[in-house]
Amino acid sequence: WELAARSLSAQGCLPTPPGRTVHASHPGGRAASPGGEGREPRLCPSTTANGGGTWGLERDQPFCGNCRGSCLRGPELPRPPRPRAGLASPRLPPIPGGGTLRGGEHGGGDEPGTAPLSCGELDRAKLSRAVLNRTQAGRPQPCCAEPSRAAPDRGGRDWGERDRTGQGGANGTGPGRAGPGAVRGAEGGAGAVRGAAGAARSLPAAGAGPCSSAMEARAAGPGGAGYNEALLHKTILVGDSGVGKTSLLVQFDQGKFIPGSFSATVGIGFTNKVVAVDGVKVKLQIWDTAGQERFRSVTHAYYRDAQALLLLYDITSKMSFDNIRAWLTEIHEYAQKDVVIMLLGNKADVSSERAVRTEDGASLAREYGVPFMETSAKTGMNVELAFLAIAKELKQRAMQPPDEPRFQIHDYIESQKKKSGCCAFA
Ligand SMILES: Nc1nc2c(ncn2[C@@H]2O[C@H](COP(=O)(O)OP(=O)(O)OP(=O)(O)O)[C@@H](O)[C@H]2O)c(=O)[nH]1
Repeated sequence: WELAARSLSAQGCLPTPPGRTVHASHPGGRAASPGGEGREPRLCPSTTANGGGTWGLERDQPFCGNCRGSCLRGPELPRPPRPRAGLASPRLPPIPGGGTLRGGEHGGGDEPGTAPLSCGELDRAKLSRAVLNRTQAGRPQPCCAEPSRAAPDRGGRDWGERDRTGQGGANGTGPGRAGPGAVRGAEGGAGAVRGAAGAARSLPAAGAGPCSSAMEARAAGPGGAGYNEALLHKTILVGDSGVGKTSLLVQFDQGKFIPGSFSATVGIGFTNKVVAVDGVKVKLQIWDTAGQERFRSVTHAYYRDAQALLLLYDITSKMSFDNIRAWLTEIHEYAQKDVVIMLLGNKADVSSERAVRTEDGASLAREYGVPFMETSAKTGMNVELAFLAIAKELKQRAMQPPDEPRFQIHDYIESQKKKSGCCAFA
């Protein structure tokens, strides 16, 4: 008993004046614990002036009748949250532009060099992201089969949703209809996304296995790495709704074209793709944006962090081509100064409905000093070339010694077009 008393005293369980003994009959005090019955109970530090408490021994262990022993054991530490199966980490996905979407808000600065999230992380994180959260667009697509094994090299897929009410073809939703200021003021970011609630479904592109890119990244080298983390580049697809941004990405990622009725992208989604450039693995994180004007303020946030931008128009839609100037104005306003821009005239396979001549596309590109080519997400024409040229340019920027001659993306594209004999369209 004496030993226990000394130990309790040392732990500060005796707030009463030294030497004062508080008995079980102390006003407000409770009876000592059964084990301490008959012993000398004393006040516990958590006892209030008009409260009371006792401590004693219970089964030879110090016991405090007031606070049930916490005064003897020290303060209760909050329990660490129990990790839930399948969740590698509670991190949220970084968004380009230096923020993390939490509950619809853009957070502070993006961590430089933040490791890409695993599919499992994305699966959870996307529930917290404003774009998807606020649309209430249905359940996120299942991702990796083994989500809990996070690896920094893992790709991921965090597709946006598709609006069932989407209109077919390029429909004049380009930025030409309202200046960027008007868009910013009127659309109201995530609020605009909320307007799409309930009218969305998952992107059908998951047919080839939802994480093929992630698997590719893992397979890219021993330990799943295989690419230099410094060579992770963010590329964004922009352009009017219906010009074929999603189709182009699906063609590049999965090598297929999904025909059928068009449903517009809601919000934004991305996929990772590791490509080999001169024997070096470069990872492209490609963001597919919604072309509809109501999502414009959401997608603006993603421009800032992009190293490359593929700007698409539809060769069968004059309006989508006319809107390119306004798109370029927006890009110059929101994107980094040295962002790599490439102009693509998509749907080149539909020559019977052509509304924009190849020369017009080329001359507009010349005017803005950006590379240009016509593509077809349907046939795959120039799709890989477009992304590879971007990857090559970005890799050269990241790795090329300053004394070596600069990589010329225009020349590269022209030479590759000639090599592949693809010039029927471009
Ligand atoms: N023939 C042909 N059709 C295409 C091509 N690319 C896309 N399409 C069709 O055009 C429609 C719109 O394509 P999407 O890829 O959904 O367009 P988007 O630019 O992603 O549209 P938003 O998500 O609204 O921004 C779909 O019906 C596609 O099948 C192409 O190269 N050739």
